[in-house]
Amino acid sequence: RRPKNFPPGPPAWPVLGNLVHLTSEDPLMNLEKLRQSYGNVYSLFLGSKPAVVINGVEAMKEAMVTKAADFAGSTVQETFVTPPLWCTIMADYGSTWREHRRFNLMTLRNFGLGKNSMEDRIHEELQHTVKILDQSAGETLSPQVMFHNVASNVICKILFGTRHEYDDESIKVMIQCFTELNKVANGPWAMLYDSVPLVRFLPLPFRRAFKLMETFLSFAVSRVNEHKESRIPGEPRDFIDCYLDELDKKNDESSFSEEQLVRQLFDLYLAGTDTTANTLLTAFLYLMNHPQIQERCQQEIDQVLGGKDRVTFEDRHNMPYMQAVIHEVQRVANTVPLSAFHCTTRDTELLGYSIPKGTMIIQNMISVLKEEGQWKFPHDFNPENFLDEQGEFVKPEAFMPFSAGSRVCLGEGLARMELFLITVTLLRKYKFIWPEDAGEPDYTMVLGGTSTPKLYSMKIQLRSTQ
Ligand code: HEM
Repeated sequence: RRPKNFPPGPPAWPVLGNLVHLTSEDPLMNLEKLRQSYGNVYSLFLGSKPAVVINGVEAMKEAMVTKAADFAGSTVQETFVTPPLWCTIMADYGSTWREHRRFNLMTLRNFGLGKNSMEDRIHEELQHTVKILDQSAGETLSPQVMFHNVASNVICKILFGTRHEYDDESIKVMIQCFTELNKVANGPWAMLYDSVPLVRFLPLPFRRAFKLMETFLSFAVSRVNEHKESRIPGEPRDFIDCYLDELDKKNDESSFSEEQLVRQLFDLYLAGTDTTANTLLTAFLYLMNHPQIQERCQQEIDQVLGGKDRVTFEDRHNMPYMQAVIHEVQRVANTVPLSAFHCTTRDTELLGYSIPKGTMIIQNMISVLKEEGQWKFPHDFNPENFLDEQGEFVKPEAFMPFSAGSRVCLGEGLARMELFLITVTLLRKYKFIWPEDAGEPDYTMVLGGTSTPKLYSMKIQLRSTQ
């Protein structure tokens, strides 16, 4: 039964509620059909749990920005609570989340300054990528593993102070672990586990998520133990050292602990790898199939960088077209399609509807990223969506792939820097060609916590200007 003045929605089935709407072949299409029937704020039942789905920029801004504190709670997804840990992405809106969010942001920011800056780290990693691409010049390559390695190494350097060769088996296992976990999250089995407690003891595929988490846990714990042996207090080399320094200062009220450290490592690694990698994969899928857009990027890059050794993040201010292309890629990629599930922290209202405390909140990101009336070309891949009449870069308010408000993506700054430096460096040096025998490109995404382009190959050619 829907409470009084609760957002409307479809009738719910016994036991399963409206789970079928979210676990079908095309859940995003289902959510869109429900939006057309019930409006921008509607409700579903996941099992017996009520959830409110938010669509469109108006409702999203009211919930995530204007009433941020009311909507910033988290429905700890129980699939991920059960052994061994749960993490900040799902952490509730309280002092532990607040203290750790502040610490994580400050630590990421500190690594962005000074000699060993974030920009240097990304460029260091790019040297390895370029080596792989140089070896493949004139040939065809499958970029999935490569882009995951790039993103994983950037975040590994920050967290653990190490990078891994692209054929390193231990890191392949880790990347596989995160890619799979991201598919399990928001997937049918995780939802069934969360919504229907009766099934939890059955040997169903959600058990795989526990195994994957244990794999990461033992990896992270052994990194923390190595750091405890080799660190010099007060001279942090990476995130783990910074956290251990913080633990040394710990007082009774502090929420910092070794268990929390492992949770933070999980969060940052999970959230920082698959998202960036899949956005890069989407970028090159579109660029290969829109060669005129790829060429226009390359003209701008050549003109702005001239004989300069390497691109800097500051250069983006002189590259409106490149900026527009990267933002357009993020818009169509819809990389985190349902954001992270939130819940209301108190009884509140949204667009006139009453929403009680503890209600699950689902942000339907595509409803904003492709909202009619917000974009010049909502349903096409067209960088003009981010350019004004003078060809200057503009960012419409409906561009919110990182969500918005107090829980906005913590890695947005890092992700934006990675996307820009990696795309520009690679486009400057190579031409990326859709292989002749590859058939028509398939732009449909494989859904999960992150959405992924289907596997594809790319032909690499050194550009004649290089
Ligand atoms: C293109 C890349 C990325 C996209 C599209 C993306 C998107 C998102 C989204 C939609 C959320 C949920 C916000 C909410 O709860 O409403 C999120 C949360 C988060 N992201 Fe990202 N992200 C990206 C890259 C990264 C990177 C590189 C990091 C690592 C530093 C990161 C770390 C996090 C963390 C820790 C959270 C949880 C924040 C919190 O609950 O306080 N993300 N991200």
